[in-house]
Amino acid sequence: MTQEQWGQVCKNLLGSVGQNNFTNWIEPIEFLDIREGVAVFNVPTSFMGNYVSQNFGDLILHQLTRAGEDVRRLQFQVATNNPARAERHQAASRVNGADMTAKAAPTPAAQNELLPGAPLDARFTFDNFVVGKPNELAHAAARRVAEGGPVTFNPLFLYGGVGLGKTHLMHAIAHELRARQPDLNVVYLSAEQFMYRFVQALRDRRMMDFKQLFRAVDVLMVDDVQFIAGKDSTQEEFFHTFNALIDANKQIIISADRAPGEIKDLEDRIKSRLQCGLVVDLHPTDYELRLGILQSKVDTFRNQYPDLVLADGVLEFLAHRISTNVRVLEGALTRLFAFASLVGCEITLDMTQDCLADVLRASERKITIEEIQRRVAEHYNIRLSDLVGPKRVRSFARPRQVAMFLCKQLTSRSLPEIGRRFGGRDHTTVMHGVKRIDELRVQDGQIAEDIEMLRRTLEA
Ligand SMILES: Nc1ncnc2c1ncn2[C@@H]1O[C@H](COP(=O)(O)OP(=O)(O)OP(=O)(O)O)[C@@H](O)[C@H]1O
Repeated sequence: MTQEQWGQVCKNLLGSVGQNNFTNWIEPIEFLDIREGVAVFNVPTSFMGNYVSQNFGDLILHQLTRAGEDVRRLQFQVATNNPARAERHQAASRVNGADMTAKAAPTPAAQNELLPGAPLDARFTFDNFVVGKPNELAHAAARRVAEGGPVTFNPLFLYGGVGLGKTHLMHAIAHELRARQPDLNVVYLSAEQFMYRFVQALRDRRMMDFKQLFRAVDVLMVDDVQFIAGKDSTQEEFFHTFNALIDANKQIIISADRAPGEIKDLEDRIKSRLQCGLVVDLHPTDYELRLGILQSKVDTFRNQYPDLVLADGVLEFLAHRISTNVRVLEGALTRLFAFASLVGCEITLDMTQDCLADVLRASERKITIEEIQRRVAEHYNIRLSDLVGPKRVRSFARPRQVAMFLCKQLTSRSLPEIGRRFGGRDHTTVMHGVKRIDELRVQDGQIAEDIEMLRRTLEA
């Protein structure tokens, strides 16, 4: 394959991975040759080789095969020093439009190993983010931060359960900032990558470079920060980086799977610093949001599969039955479309049930005690700790009984187990609470209405 033909393959790759990934990861690799079914590339560092191989390997292989090459494997070898390559790698180190290596001026060796940010997913934009009640606050806060301007919420802390759109929103902020202010040095990475780089810097005795690199950013985004819980020295370094950036009035955006105060094994001083900006959560999706997401996905699939027929009621069925997380929902739809186009059939309700039998089984709704407690506390506007705590004032005791009642009705947990989860109460207390609410339901219209509404949202 000639360099020209490789250039054509690159054009196709650009279409699949998006401009950002392309600039950061594909452009810096140098195509050398195809020898006996192995495509060989020069890469500036082994880290980059591993990353490209893991994340884009299949795509590259696919595109090479499409171009008519007989390739079975890719091989990435670290290039020996040459100025052209060094230049390419400089380009790779330019994250989101800003040249971090130049700003921080670390040693050449540091440039090789400390690639500052992880690539952004081109699909995770604000345009592709469907807004509904459960995520409207998080979306609005993300939008505000993405508009740039004076730093208002610092840090912005986004949290929520698995697959609810935290990473999507963070990438959307980064895309938007980059589009609005190309010179801004925006760095997005996971807490795990932060730790990885920290450990590597320690091992290579390059802590000064590490500190300089991280203190030279304008906007730092750290995803899944709960990962550093229990990792003492990483926490310590994170704390220093965090403080230095906040003091310099630089924007920080953090995500986690739970609220700062609820992350176990995270130092108190970090918890309290994480809470000093704006903390917003992404609630579990409701039916309407899931339907909206499915509809927007179908719109994008339409370009790919223009002839596919989708029967009425399929999306509603999926939105109703798959309520675990958006990732599973999207995966289900992708599978449906792929299957229907391969087999050449319409997407009907029967076909959906067959094709997704395993996903539907796994998504069977299991309401948990924690979910009930959280919803009830929200509904009555009291803290979760008061709902399960010892205080017996009516404003806590009644919601507590409502929650116990719903636990009994909607889960298969025993009375002693429910008692344990309500601050270690005895099963007779639970029994009394359940009985009391059963009586009140008949006498008190408001309680009956509360229960009905809570049950509906929990079962949605
Ligand atoms: N409101 C939404 N609109 C459109 N797509 C969404 C929405 N919420 C989530 N998604 C999609 O669902 C998938 C999972 O989202 P994402 O990776 O952002 O979740 P997460 O909260 O970061 O999960 P995790 O805790 O596993 O890291 C992504 O493909 C994302 O685009």
